[in-house]
Amino acid sequence: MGYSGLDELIGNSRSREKFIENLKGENFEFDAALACKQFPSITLGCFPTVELYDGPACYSQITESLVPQILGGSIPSHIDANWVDPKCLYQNLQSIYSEMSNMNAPYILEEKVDQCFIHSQSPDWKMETRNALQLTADKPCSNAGSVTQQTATSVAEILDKHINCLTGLTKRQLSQLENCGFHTLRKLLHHFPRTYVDLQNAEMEIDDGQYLIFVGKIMSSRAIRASSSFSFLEVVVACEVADADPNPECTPNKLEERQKRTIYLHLKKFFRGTRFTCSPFLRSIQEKHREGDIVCVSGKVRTMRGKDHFEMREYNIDVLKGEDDSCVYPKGRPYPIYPSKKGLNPEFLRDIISRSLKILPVELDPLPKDVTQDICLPSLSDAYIGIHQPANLNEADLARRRLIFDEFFYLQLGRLFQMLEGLGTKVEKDGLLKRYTKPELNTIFMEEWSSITKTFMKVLPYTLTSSQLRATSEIIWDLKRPVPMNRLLQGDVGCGKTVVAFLACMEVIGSGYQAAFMVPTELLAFQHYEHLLGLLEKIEATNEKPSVALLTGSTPSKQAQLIRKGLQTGDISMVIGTHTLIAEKVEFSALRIAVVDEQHRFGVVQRGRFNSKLYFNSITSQLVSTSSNNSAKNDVAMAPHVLAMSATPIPRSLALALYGDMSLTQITDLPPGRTPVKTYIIEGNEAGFERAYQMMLEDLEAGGKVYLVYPVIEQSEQLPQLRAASADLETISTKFSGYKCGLLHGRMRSDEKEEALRMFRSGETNILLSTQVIEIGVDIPDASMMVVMNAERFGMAQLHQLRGRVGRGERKSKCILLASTSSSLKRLKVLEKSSDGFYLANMDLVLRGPGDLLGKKQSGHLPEFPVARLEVDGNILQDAHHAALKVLETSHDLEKFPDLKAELSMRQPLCPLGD
Ligand SMILES: Nc1ncnc2c1ncn2[C@@H]1O[C@H](COP(=O)(O)OP(=O)(O)OP(=O)(O)O)[C@@H](O)[C@H]1O
Repeated sequence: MGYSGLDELIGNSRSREKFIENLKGENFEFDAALACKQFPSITLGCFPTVELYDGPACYSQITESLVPQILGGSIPSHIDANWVDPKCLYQNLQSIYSEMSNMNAPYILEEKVDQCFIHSQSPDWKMETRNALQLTADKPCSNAGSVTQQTATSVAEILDKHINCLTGLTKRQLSQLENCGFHTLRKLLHHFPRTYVDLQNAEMEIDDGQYLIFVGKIMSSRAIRASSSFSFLEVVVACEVADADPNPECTPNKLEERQKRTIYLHLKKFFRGTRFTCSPFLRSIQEKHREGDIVCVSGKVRTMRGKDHFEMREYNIDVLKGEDDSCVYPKGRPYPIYPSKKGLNPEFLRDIISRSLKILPVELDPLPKDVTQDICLPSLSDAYIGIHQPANLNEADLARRRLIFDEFFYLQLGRLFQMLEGLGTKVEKDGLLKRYTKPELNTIFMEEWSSITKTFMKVLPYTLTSSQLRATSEIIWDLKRPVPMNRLLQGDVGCGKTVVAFLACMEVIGSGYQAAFMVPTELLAFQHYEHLLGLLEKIEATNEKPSVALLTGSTPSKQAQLIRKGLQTGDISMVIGTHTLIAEKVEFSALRIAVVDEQHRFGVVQRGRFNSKLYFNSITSQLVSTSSNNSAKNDVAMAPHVLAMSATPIPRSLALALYGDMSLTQITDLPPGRTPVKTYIIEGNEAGFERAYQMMLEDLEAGGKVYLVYPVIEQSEQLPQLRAASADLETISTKFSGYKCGLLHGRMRSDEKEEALRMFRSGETNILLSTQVIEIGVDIPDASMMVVMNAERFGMAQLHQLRGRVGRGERKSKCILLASTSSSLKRLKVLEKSSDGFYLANMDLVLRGPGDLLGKKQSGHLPEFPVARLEVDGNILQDAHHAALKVLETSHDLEKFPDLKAELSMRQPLCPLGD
C-alpha cells in the first residue's frame, strides 16, 4: 500500500530500536502535554459550525425553527441559513460506500426481531415518530403561574420501565442488554452517541496533526511479524473526500459539484514482545478488521510521503456496516457513533435505542414547562430524539444542552433541597435561598481577617485589584465556616491568583492551622516558595512569620524527613510542594487548607487524597499555641478546605464547583498597567524566521528577555519538520552572539532547571530556549517576548497559557507564533485577535468542529456529567442554578412538584470528591 519497506511503514528511516525507544518516551513531553490539555479536534464534513455559545438568543432562534419542524412536519420558510437541509446531504455519496446511500428516504423502524424495515415513502420520519408518541401521550400540560408543575406522565413510570417493555426482543438479546447494564429505558436512552459522523467526509481539510474523523471502506488488514519480538498491524481504509469549496464566499458550490478524491488512511499499531509475534495472535488482530466493512475512523492524521496517504497511530475505529448488513441510515442525518458496549453489535444498539424513542410519550417532562421555556430548551422527549436521531447538528446540540441542563439542575436541586431540609423554619429557609440568590453577601470584610493576613497584605509590593480582594473575601468567608470548602479560583493567565491563595493560607495559619500548597511541577513549587519567602521576609514581627517548607521529590531524604516531622508536630505551618504532599507518610498536625494549583494536571483522586488528611478542630499549631492556650477543645475530625486554582476551566474542576455551595470564584480583571501581548502569526519559512529573529534582536537590544519555545527537546528523524530546543541552542547562540542563551526542558535535573530559570530571571541569560515546561505558572515579570516554534503543534489553550508567560509586568510584550504549515495559520489567527482565555477555549471548539460534541471523558473516578463540557457549558450551569432556586423558592419541600421530587430521588447522587 505505497510503502517501500518497513522503515517507511513505521514512518521514517531510523532503525526500529530507535523508533521503539521513541515510542517509549522521547517525545513524551510533547505528546503527554497535548493529550492532557486537548480535546480531540474532530472536523465534521460539511456540517455548519454549531453555534454553541450564542446564549438564549441562539436557542430561541433554533427552537423557533425546530419546534414547527418537529411538530408540523415541514421546514419553515424563515429557517436559519445555518440549518442543514437533510435533502442536500448524501445525494452524491459515491462508489466506496454507495451501499450506504442507496435508499432515498428516511426510515422508520418496525418492531421486528433483529430486523430494520424501511418505509421509503415516509415523508418525515420524525413526524411519524411523533405521531407514534402521540398515541401513547397522556395528560395534557398546564402552564400557569411563575413556576408550576405540569402534569406529565411520571418520568419514572416510563423511563424506569424494564427493557422487556420493548416488544420483540429475544431472550438472548434481553440478556445481552442486561449484561451491558441496559436494564431500563433510561439506561438505554442515556447511552449517548460519542460523536456524529458525516458519511460523506465532505469539505475535509486535512491538516497535519489534526484530529479528524472519516468514513471509509477497509481495503486491507495486515498483521506482520517484523522480527522475533516486533510486529505491527496495518489497516488501510479508503475514504472519499470532497474538497473544500474554493469560493465559499461567492456562490457556494453544491457538494455534489465539488471535486472528490480518494485518500488512504494507514492505521498502524505496533506490538513489542515475543508473545505478540506468534501466528495465532497476528491472525486474530488481522481478522478483527474485515475487508469491505464500512468504518468510521477518528484520530490524529499525519501526512505520509505518498500523496493522499495519511497515517494514524492512535485511532478509534467503529464498524458502521459490515458488507452483509442490511440496515441503512436515513440520508442527510448525522450518523451517531455510540461508545462500544461489551461487544454489543452497534447496529443492534442503534436499532434498540430507536425503538425506545418510539415509545416515549410527548409529555414526559418532570421539569415545569416555564423553566424550560425561560431558557428556550426543548422538552425531554425532544431532547432524547434530538440526541439520538438528530436531523442536523444544531438539533443535536440543542438536545445536548437540555440534557446538560438536567444534569446540573438535579445536582443543584438535590444539594439545595438537602440544605433546606436541614433547616427548621421557613424564615431560615428563605434566608438560605436568598444568600444563594445574592452571592455578594457571602464575603468577609477585611476588618475581620486575621492579623497575619492583614500584615501579609501590607507587605505586598502592590495593591490588590478589586477582583482579587473580592476573591479573597469570598474564600475567607468559606474558611470561617465549619463545612469543608471546595472552591475553584479561576482567572486568566497572569491575573494574580497566587497571591489570593497565599492570603487564604495566611488566614488559616493565623487561626492556628496549617496550609499545604500543591503545584504540578518542582519548578513551580520552587518559584512559589521563593516568592513567598521573599514576601515574608518583609514582615518585621517575628511572631507573625509562619514557618514555610518546600517539599518535592528532589528534596534530599534527610531534609524531607525533617520537614515531615515538622508538619506532624505543627512546627511547620505551611508547606509548598508537588504531589509528594499527598503521600501517605506526609502527616499534618492540623491541615486546614490545601491549595491545588493548576489542578487539571492532578487527577481528581489525587486531589481527593487531601480529604483523608483530617484534622481535629481543637488542635492548634505552635504559632498560636501561646496566645490561645485555652481554645475550646472540640475534637471533631474535619477534612481540609480545598482551593483549586486554574486558568483554564475544565469539566472536572467546574464539576467540583457544584459540590461546594456555589464555590466558583473568578478573578475577572488584570493587575493595572498590563498591556495585551501583541501577537504575530508568521509562516515558518525562511523569510518568516528572519523576520522573527529581527524582532528578537530589537527586543534584546531594548533590554528585553526572550523565551523560545519548542515542541520537542531533541531533533527527531521521525518528525524532521519539528524544531528542537537542544538542537537549536548552538544555532541561536551563534545567531545572537552578543547575548547569553539558556536551556530548559523536562529531562533536566530539578536543580538544573531551577538554575536555568534563576539565570533567566536575574538577567544572566537573555534568551531561554525551552519546551513547554514553562507553560504553567512560570512568572518572570520582565520577560518581554516569546517565539513559539512549530506553533501548530500546540493547542489553542496551550498557546494561550504559553503566551501568558510574557506581559506579566508593565513592559510591552510580544509573542510570535511560527507555523510550519500554511493551513494552520487560520486557526492560529484567532490568537492574534483575542487574549481572552474563555473566548479562546470556545473558539478552539468551534474551529475544530463539534465532532466530539458529547465530550471526551478524562480519566479518573469522578462520576462525569455524561454530556457536559463544562469549560464551555458554564452558562447552562448558571441557568440550572437559578432554575433550581426558583423552584425551591416556590416550594421548599417540592410538594408542589411531585414529578420533580420523584425524579430527584431516582437520580443517583454524585459521590463526593475522589470516591
Ligand atoms: N494586584 C497586583 N498588582 C500588580 N501585580 C500583581 C498583582 N497581583 C499579582 N501581581 C503580579 O502579577 C504576576 C502574575 O501573578 P500570578 O503568578 O499570581 O498569576 P497567576 O494568575 O497565577 O497566573 P498563571 O495562571 O499564569 O500562573 C506576578 O508577578 C505577581 O506578582
